[in-house]
Amino acid sequence: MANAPQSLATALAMARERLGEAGGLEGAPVPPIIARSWRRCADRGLRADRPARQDPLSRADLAVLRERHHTLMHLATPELDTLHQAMRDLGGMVLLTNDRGLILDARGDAGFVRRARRVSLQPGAGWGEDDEGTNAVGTALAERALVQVRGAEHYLTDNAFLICTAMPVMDPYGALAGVIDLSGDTRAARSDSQGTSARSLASLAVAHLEHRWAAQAAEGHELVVRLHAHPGWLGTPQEGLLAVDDGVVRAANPAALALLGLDAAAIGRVRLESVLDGGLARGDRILRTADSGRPLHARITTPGKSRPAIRRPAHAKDLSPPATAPDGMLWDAGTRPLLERAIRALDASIPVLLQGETGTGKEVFVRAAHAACGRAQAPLVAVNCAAIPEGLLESELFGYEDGAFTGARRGGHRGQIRQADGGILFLDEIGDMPPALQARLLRVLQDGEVTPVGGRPVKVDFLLVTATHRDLAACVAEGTFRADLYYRLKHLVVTLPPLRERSLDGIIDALMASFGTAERGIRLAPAARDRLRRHDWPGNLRELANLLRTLVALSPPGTLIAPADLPPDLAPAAQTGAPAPSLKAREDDAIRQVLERHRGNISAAARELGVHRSTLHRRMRPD
Ligand SMILES: Nc1ncnc2c1ncn2[C@@H]1O[C@H](COP(=O)(O)OP(=O)(O)OP(=O)(O)O)[C@@H](O)[C@H]1O
Repeated sequence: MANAPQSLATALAMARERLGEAGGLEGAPVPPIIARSWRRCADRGLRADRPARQDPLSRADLAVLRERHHTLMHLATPELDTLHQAMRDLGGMVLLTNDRGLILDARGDAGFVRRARRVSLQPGAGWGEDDEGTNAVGTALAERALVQVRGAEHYLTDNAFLICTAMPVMDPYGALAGVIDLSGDTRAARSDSQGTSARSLASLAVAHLEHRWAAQAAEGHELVVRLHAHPGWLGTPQEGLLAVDDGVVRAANPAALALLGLDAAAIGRVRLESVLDGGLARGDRILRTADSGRPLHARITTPGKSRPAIRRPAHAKDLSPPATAPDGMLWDAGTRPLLERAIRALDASIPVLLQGETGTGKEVFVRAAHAACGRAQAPLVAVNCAAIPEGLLESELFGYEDGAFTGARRGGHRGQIRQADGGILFLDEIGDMPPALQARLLRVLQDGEVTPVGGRPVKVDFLLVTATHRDLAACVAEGTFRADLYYRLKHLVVTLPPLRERSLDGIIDALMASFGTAERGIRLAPAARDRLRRHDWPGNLRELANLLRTLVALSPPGTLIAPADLPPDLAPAAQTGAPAPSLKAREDDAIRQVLERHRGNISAAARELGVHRSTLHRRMRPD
């Protein structure tokens, strides 16, 4: 006798066959969101019997992809860690994908992870609807909503053993960033309540992540506005959070947009006072939504002014992504093969020595190589040898026992070498390591054990990656660096080229794109590009990335960045005939265009430009 799930599966399969017929899905047990997805798949000509198997990205490509989505991956770590544990207990797994459904990370119950691989539910595989038909990831992206897809609701028959729940993640600028998905086996999902829990878990996790992202984005803005219908929820991840400059909403979590009835396109355009009545003075107060007068509790702070400067100790150059890490192209034809070689070396436990001028991306390189190598799940511990005084560096690296010296921390300190056990120890600026410590490090490498100050030797197993901007061979010749240590470090030497030796155009375009220029219609005038080309970039990628990031952040939507916008200390402007138009002239031009588009409607034009009506009136008066 067919049991209930089988008969449901049969009913679903029959319903899907009727897709092509008029009113084909009427009366079928198919939720509307699934029915819409089936139609999209059928319209694309996707066949249900197509194998779900696909070729995932190579390890190097996956590393590039992960680098590109660095911010998302970094911010999602707490949620992935928590959901990982939950899903392991439930016999399933948690996935993080990018905005196209490419899986960046997948973890959970080992048995299920293996079964999932058979249908390529694994890092580097694409689970958009185009790739895999109706599935939680792809359908959540298409519908921009929480989606659960159970068993035979999957379009491809191969995937019918899955039950998956996915929730899209929005970044604080209103763009779709990716998806968190919880997947399991229908046979293991014991009751309906498991599906309900998965929905709650996924939406809660995403709310936390989006809130954290918005809070990070809000740093340094003039005002941070926290909103909720109930005062007790202010300060929790469920609150709405907006960053405001010059009265315009610059960043917001989806919870804030929902409370104010705004859509994502409002970010960067809408003035908060046009949607929320009651003023934006600091403090706690009740404000009302402009459309319905609904009361909202608000907490308004001015972090941009009052926030104390956050100082990190000089040596705490942590390898978590610099908030500045660009999300775009990281590897081109010049550097990509270097990365691939380094990954292969790490997988073969061969030490890597990175050389390159400051800002060429040595640290970013190490992070990417670690993420793609077999030790990705093991720690990557970074120590900057130039930033720590000699006395401290010794105990920092090698650790010490309780009471080893006056002022030693209670309970001792394991030391970074032991922290890296099983993983990678990244010693940056190794050329600056004092001779006495070079000797101790050499001993650790020879003996495979480390002796903490005042303690006994402990076995360690780590892989050493080093970097320096110095010419180590020359340091050896001068006698400032030990030759025997040098030969232990230089198994694979990777030299990252300075920017002036790389082809700039592709790098500029990729960096600009990673800063969101396409979405905001910001372009670089050919003359400005020309000046960038002629600069010789002593600060390398760091200097270029910082410059472009600042330019893009300061440009209103639709800007054509001109040579006059570039810092005066860059290469001088080419001698062309006509002088570049001034910033004001270009702004006037932009204002004129927007006004024309809105047929002179000042309110509409002011909204699009993100300025107050009075500003626009003022700008329209003759000088
Ligand atoms: N592959 C890359 N693609 C795009 N931007 C990059 C890349 N590598 C580095 N950058 C940019 O340059 C900045 C500096 O990179 P990183 O800190 O890795 O350089 P470094 O060589 O370690 O510098 P230093 O020797 O001064 O410590 C990064 O924060 C990032 O903005």
